[in-house]
Amino acid sequence: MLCLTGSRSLEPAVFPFSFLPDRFVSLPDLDHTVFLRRTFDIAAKAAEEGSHPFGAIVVGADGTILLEQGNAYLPDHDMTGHAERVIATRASKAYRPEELAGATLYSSAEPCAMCAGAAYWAGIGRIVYGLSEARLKTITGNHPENPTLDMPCREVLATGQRTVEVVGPMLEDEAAEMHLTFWASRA
Ligand SMILES: Nc1nc2[nH]cnc2c(=O)[nH]1
Repeated sequence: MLCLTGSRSLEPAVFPFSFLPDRFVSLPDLDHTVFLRRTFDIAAKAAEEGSHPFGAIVVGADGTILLEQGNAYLPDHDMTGHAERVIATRASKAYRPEELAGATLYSSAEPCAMCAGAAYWAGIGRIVYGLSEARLKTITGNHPENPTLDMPCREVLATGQRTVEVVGPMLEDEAAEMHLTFWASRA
């Protein structure tokens, strides 16, 4: 058993990746389109409230929506308030690693390098996204509120030491619609 110098011993659950190898984590067969469309609704609400049009949800292995999050640019003009980064932090605090290994992060747009990293560190097993970063970049250009990175999340995740399954782009034209109007009006 591993012990710290204090009185608290570390149970294996603290080290999920050492006892939950990829081959033991099976991800559920879910209807991605239903959950992605939910992220589009969340994204639209975030934009109505003055933030940016991005939304994310975390869905558990049994198909239950565990968390929802819109982009959190407002109220503080937080440029790191991406929906996926915030929800990954929340998920990591609220759920056990075993639960998150079987969970799916749905996002209206492809997670940027920061958000892919956050999902990785939270231990989320799968990412499903709508709009690709490459296409988002063609819409936002070098907008000061969204100078899109254009780094495929698969490339970020490929540098990690455990597998995160990635599905996307999916429903991409639908996902692009709100960005076309939003960023044009924000020019
Ligand atoms: N994927 C993604 N890109 C963003 N760019 C600015 N905000 C966001 C966000 O919440 N999600």
